[in-house]
Amino acid sequence: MQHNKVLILDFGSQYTQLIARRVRELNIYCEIHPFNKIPTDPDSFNAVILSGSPNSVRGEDVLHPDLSRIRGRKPMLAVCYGAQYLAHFSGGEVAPSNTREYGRANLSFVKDKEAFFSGISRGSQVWMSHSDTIKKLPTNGVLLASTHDVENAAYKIEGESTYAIQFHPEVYHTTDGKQLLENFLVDIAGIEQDWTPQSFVEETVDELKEKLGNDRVVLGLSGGVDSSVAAILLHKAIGKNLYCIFVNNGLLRKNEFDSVLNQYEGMGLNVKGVDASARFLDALEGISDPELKRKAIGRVFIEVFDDEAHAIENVKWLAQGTIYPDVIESVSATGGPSATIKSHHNVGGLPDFMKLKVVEPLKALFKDEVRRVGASMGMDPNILGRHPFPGPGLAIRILGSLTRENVRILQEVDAIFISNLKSWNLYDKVWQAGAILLPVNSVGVMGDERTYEKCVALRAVESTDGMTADWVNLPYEFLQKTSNEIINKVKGVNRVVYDISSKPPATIEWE
Ligand SMILES: Nc1ncnc2c1ncn2[C@@H]1O[C@H](COP(=O)(O)OP(=O)(O)OP(=O)(O)O)[C@@H](O)[C@H]1O
Ligand SMILES: O=c1[nH]c(=O)c2[nH+]cn([C@@H]3O[C@H](COP(=O)(O)O)[C@@H](O)[C@H]3O)c2[nH]1
Ligand SMILES: NC(=O)CC[C@H](N)C(=O)O
Ligand SMILES: [Mg+2]
Repeated sequence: MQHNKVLILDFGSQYTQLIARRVRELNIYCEIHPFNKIPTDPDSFNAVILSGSPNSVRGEDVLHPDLSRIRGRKPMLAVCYGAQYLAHFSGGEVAPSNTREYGRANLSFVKDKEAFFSGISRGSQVWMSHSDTIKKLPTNGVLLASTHDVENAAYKIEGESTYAIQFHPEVYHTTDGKQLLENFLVDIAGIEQDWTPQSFVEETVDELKEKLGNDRVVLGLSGGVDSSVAAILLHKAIGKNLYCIFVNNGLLRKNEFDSVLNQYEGMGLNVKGVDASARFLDALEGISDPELKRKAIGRVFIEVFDDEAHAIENVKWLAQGTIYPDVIESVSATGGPSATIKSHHNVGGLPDFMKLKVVEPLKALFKDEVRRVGASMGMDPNILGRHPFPGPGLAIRILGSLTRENVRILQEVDAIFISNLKSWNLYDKVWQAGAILLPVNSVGVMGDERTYEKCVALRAVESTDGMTADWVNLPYEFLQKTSNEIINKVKGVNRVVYDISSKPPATIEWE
């Protein structure tokens, strides 16, 4: 089935992916493409959204999309930089704002009887994030809305289905943002809301069949949600040609290697457990820099996969459960100008020597979307409900250089924390939780004796997609009991603290 498709042109905004989320929440399929790689066939999409950008239309680094085949022919919504771009280069004027405008604003004027603003009235809260401002509308521009500080907060172009807004409809704090997108996509562009988890499964399986044919595929299976859902999708498409490899990198949770292998029994998948812990731990010896650790782990993962791939005759593809946020935070999603935060172990391509092509069926989905896709295939809620766990595992939760002893200590601490969350019925209320071993010794007193031992931090966050997160207000009694149990049972730890930082400005993992 051919879906309606929305094209999102990325100019490097941190929010581009959020636009995609919002569109998909409306059950409309969309794809993000770099601003300078517009698909050549305009009939392959039904509407276009231009994202914001860190760049300025007035600067030397102005980003110029070639809109000649689209403008006036496809419904277009230009956000922030996009709105400034259309103004600046089509007869309007953009200038620096007197004051930078970030955050909350309210619409002080909304033009009557405009389909674009249907259901949205004066006073509605919008979120701004810009330092340039549109001084004069472009040729044929019609003012649609203003805020107290920004006169040209929204406009359309007479005679075209082109709309532009200075504020960000995609962020949570623009209260009617979703309504606005719906007005544009459904009422103005006439797009059907037919993109659902079921349709994603059907289409992805068809695409995978076509792409992979009779080829053999090796998949990195981690026990986590993403790779498990990817495995089931691939299994539906190519059955016995799928070879799953679960690597023990020595950095898993306590007993996780065995329990994950057990969990996959009975699912019809062909899973091989590979114990490579010594290789990983040796490679990490003496490394304390977070990025170097991640790079070392990524390298060993590749070596192990390469070895395993050689053991399967004629294998052509490596499949991974990579999802969208992995990509966004490692490298800019589209090769655009957004910043690298952390190098996720599974992103960045394969070295030439591997000769395997990569297939990542979930690369465009957010975590909650992956869970819905898994549920629509009838997967076990216990797998789908698992907290995310990073591929580099406990290595990025042991600050500084790690030793086998430190890994063991953290495994014990983590096991107590997680099992208590489960027994207190808190596990499903928390998006992700874990413990961090700090490179700090402090003085304590146990049984009248002085101790000088390690400190662990507990972290539990709520989130929907890992892109932003807040710490969870766990009950004091729970923290009290857990802290006590950790210090009493885990030799080498005499202090427990609770991490109360949100993301941003912190991140979920400490490294
Ligand atoms: N121990 C492992 N063995 C094999 N492959 C792995 C392992 N750890 C990670 N991977 C690969 O790296 C990908 C990314 O890991 P990541 O932790 O982001 O996802 P996940 O483990 O599938 O899901 P979750 O985020 O829920 O933990 C996995 O989907 C998988 O393909
Ligand atoms: O597979 C992964 N490989 C990695 O290298 C990696 N680093 C972070 N994470 C997970 O991503 C989410 C966001 O983490 P941060 O806020 O720490 O960036 C959280 O869920 C993290 O656990 C990783 N997952
Ligand atoms: N969020 C944006 O798109 C900002 C656009 C432009 N860089 C400005 O500061 O005005
Ligand atoms: Mg994982």
